[in-house]
Amino acid sequence: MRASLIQIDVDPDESVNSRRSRVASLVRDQAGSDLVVLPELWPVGAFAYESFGREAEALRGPTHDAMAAAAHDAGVWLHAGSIVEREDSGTLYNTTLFFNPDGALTRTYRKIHRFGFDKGEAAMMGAGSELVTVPHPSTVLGFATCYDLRFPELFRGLVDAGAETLVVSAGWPERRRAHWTLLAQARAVENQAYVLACCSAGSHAGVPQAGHSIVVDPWGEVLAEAGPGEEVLTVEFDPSTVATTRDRFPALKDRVLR
Ligand SMILES: O=C(O)CCC(=O)C(=O)O
Repeated sequence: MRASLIQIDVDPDESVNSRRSRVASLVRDQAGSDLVVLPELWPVGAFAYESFGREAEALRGPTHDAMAAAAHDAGVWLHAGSIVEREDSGTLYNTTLFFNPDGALTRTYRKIHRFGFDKGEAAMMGAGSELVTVPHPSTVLGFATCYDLRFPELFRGLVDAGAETLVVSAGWPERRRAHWTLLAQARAVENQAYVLACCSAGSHAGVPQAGHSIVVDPWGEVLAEAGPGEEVLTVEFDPSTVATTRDRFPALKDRVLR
């Protein structure tokens, strides 16, 4: 299975519309990949709180339309990071869009753990409540967004629901990059699953982004890691390694507390 993580530089000097077109073209370039993954809130910037209200979109808004067309043209499964979704009631959510190779929106995931304590996203957005796993022809995907990475029970819930490949979309800050790498490896080791963790690059709203998107195998080995800037991180991996790892070292079967 080939996965391509597109580590987008979310530059505040680039308009949201031109970033959408640029990212659509980067997705089209990934034809032949089995899965393409984008970062959290790449249209607006994960920390650009003052723009959330202005740039909020309906589920089937401009980012949906651009990504649906790009997934279709490239013929790829696309985890399109997340958007600021405005629901009919007016509530905002940090929502992942997932497309099949026909360009159809097949699943969404609303971020469960909102970041900011009593400020920022935590104050401005509603919380998701549903764990999301998605069948892919080669594996079962489980979704998480950024701050979710700190909550192991979410990932264990995804594994209990059948996930073998954990996809994390993020706008993680550079100043806590060590946590990003450590937690991505921990989630892979403890769940004996692949972790595909795609972060943004650049700096917006005064918050430099970590970059360093990372792919970790079920034994905790880092298969690929990006640098700090915009890049496409492409990795080939064998999803059947999840079953062999769980079979040969059956720690998940020894769980006592559930
Ligand atoms: O947990 C962290 O250190 C970063 C989380 C974050 O930036 C987010 O969820 O947007």
